[in-house]
Amino acid sequence: MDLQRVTVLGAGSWGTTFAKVLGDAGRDVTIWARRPEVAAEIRDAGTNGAYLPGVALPSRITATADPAAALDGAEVVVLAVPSQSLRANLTAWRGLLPPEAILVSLAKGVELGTLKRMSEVITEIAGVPDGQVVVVSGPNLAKEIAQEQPSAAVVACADHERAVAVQRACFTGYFRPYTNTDVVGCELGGACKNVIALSCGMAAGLGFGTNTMATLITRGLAETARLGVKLGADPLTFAGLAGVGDLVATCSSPLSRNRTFGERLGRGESVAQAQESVGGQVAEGVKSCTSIRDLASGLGVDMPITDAMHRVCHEGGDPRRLGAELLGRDRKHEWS
Ligand SMILES: NC(=O)c1ccc[n+]([C@@H]2O[C@H](COP(=O)([O-])OP(=O)(O)OC[C@H]3O[C@@H](n4cnc5c(N)ncnc54)[C@H](O)[C@@H]3O)[C@@H](O)[C@H]2O)c1
Ligand SMILES: O=P(O)(O)OC[C@H](O)CO
Repeated sequence: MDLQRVTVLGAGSWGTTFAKVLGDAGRDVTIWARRPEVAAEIRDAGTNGAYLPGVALPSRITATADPAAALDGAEVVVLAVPSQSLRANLTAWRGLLPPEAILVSLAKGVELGTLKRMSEVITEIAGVPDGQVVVVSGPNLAKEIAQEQPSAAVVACADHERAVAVQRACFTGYFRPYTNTDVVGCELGGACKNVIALSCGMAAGLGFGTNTMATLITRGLAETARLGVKLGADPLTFAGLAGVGDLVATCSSPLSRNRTFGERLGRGESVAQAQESVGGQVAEGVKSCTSIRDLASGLGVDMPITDAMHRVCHEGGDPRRLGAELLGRDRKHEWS
């Protein structure tokens, strides 16, 4: 399967960066941008200054604000909009999707209300089988990849051949994709790490150091894996790029919007003030802490860090009390 014509729906940080990766891998890419002026800038100047200042996009990339024009003839459709708007966006685009196109999800979140993973939303709205949906996840901070700093990712699909085809389509000298068939594990790893990154940022904002950070990362991974295994994920996925890889990158990097958001809360800012720190961009963990908490509690899975993030982001919880609350829980075995 040689995939040449790719459409990327969403011209934010990661959509534009992944389009660059695809262009550098020799694909013909059309980006759909919500704002016509962003589409015009990408098309005419080869830049997207609002999201990726100073980055030159490959000449194989074009852009439009018209979804029908963007989707015409696409063999691969990459969905690069925020998790909580994916359903509404995809519903609007449903009739325009080429029936055979592989649908690739870049979004890292769990839908509020339905508690569905992004690939579940896509199969439901687009009416396609599981094997037509691919998830790309991993330690992929957009700005670093746009600068062509080396990194790797996972391309997960129930249909191994389609995963291989997408892997080939986005394989460049600076971006190394691996295949996997564990879609559940890859998606949960990506969604949950945003919530754990909020907690690491919060700890940094409170002035805590490396031991606290490592504790949150490790116990965050433990609660993510507990949820994943309950939902049928392969435990090994959490030791891979879409698990610990993405978790460490997001929890450690000042480029992460989720970590930055948490740090501002830790310094005593309100949720509204912290939102300003990420501008118009999305810190997915702020909403996903609620949907993941609801998903876990429905399954009887204990996720104390996620619970705590929900309390701070949505119930007026005080970050300064979190350490005592988390450490003061009942004593237990490390793996129970
Ligand atoms: N930025 C990264 O480093 C990175 C890396 C890996 C994965 N992701 C994930 O990819 C997804 C997209 O992230 P991003 O960084 O491109 O986000 P972003 O906020 O930079 O851009 C989102 C894009 O979606 C568009 N959009 C369309 N409908 C929208 C709506 N109703 N509300 C808001 N925006 C709408 C926006 O115009 C914008 O072009 C997220 O789930 C994120 O977690 C991001
Ligand atoms: O900026 P964040 O916090 O959305 O994180 C970006 C990516 O998901 C890291 O892989």
